[in-house]
Amino acid sequence: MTVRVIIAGGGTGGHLFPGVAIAEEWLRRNEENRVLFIGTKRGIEKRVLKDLGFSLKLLNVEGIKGRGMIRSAMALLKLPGSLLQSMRILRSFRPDIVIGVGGYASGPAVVAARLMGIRTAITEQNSIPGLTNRLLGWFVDRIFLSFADGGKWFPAKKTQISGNPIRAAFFGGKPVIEKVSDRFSLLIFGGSQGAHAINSALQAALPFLKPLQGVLSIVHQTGEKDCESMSAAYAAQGFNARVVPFIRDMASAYEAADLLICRAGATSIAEITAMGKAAILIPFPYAIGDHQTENAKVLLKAGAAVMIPEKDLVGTRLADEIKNLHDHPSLLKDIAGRAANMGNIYAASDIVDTCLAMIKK
Ligand SMILES: CC(=O)N[C@H]1[C@@H](OP(=O)(O)OP(=O)(O)OC[C@H]2O[C@@H](n3ccc(=O)[nH]c3=O)[C@H](O)[C@@H]2O)O[C@H](CO)[C@@H](O)[C@@H]1O
Repeated sequence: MTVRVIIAGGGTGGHLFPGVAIAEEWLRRNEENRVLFIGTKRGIEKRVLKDLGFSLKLLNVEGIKGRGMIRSAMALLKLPGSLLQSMRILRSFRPDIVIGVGGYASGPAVVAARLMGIRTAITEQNSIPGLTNRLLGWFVDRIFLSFADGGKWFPAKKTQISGNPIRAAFFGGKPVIEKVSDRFSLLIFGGSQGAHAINSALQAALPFLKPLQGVLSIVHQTGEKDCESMSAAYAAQGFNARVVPFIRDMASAYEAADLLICRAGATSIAEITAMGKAAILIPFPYAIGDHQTENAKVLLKAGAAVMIPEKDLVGTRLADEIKNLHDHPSLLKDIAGRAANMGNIYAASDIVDTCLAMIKK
C-alpha cells in the first residue's frame, strides 16, 4: 500500500524537524510513499526543506496571539484565504492523512483536511501546548504527545504518548565531522534561531576560560545577528572557534561534541537524550508557561544535565560549570549516560504505525 502524506506547520526548527523525522519514516517504510510539506515563507521550512529533498507549498498565514491588536486582526482576516489555499493544495495532492506539527501553517491545513473528510493528526512537542494545537485538538483524529503532561490539554481518548520524533541521522547516521580527539569539544547553540543571552554569556565567560584555551575545541551557532561580533570576541581573546549562524548537519555536530551548551526546546532535548550527550541547559525563560524550564527539569531531576536559569547566567558561572565538567570526566560521562537512558528513538516509527492503522480503518 502506498500512502500520500501532508506534514503541515513549522516556523521554528523545534516544530519542523519532528515533521522531517516523520516524513523520513514514511519514506523508509516505502519509497513509493509521497510526502508534501505545507508551511509559510517566513518559516525555517522555506530555508531547509529543499536541500533535504522535500516539496513545500506555502500558505499566506501569520500568528494571531501576542502581536498587538492591529496585526492580530490582520492575521485573523488572512485565515479564510489560507483555508481556501489549503483546500486547493489538498484537492490536488489527495493526501490519505494530514499531520500538523505545530506552527501557524498547521491550523488551516489541518482544518481543511477535516472539512474534506481526510484523516488528521497533530504532534505536540511541549508539555504546555501552543494556541494552534489547543484548538486543533478538538478537530483531529489523533494527538501524538512528546510529554505525558501535554495530555491534560486535550481530549484523553485521542491522545497517544509517542515521544518527540527525531531524524534518523541522530541515531543511525555516520558522523561527517571528525572529533578532534585530544580536545574538549564544546557545541554551543541556541535552538533553531540562536540565543543572544547565551552568546553574551559566552563572551563574558571567555576571560575565565583562559586556562582551558589550548584544550577547547569550539563550535558555536549564534543565529544571524550575533555571528560577526561573536567571531570577533573569540579572536580577540585568542580562542580558536568555528562560529556559524546556523548548523545544517546537527547530528554530526552533536556527535563530535563532549559537552553541549544550549536552550531546552523540546526537540533539542529529544536529540540530546537520543545521542546521550552531556549538556548545560539554559532554558528560554519567556516560552509559553516557561515550558523550557519544565523540559530542563525533567533531565535535571534524573541527573542527566546541568541547568543554569537565565537569571543566574553570568560569565563566571558559565565558565565554572564548563571547567568543572572538563576537570571531572567521570561526572561528564555519568551525565551523558543518564541522558542516554532517557532517549526515545521509536517515536517516528510509533506515529507512522498509528497513522497507517487509521488510514486502513
Ligand atoms: C523560543 C521558543 O519558544 N522556542 C520553542 C521552539 O524552539 P526551537 O525551534 O529552538 O526548537 P528546539 O530547541 O526544540 O529544536 C531546535 C531544532 O533545530 C535544530 N537546529 C538547531 C540549531 C541549528 O543550528 N541547526 C539546527 O538544525 C536542532 O537540531 C533541533 O532539531 O520550538 C520548541 C518545540 O516546539 C519549543 O520547545 C521551544 O520552546
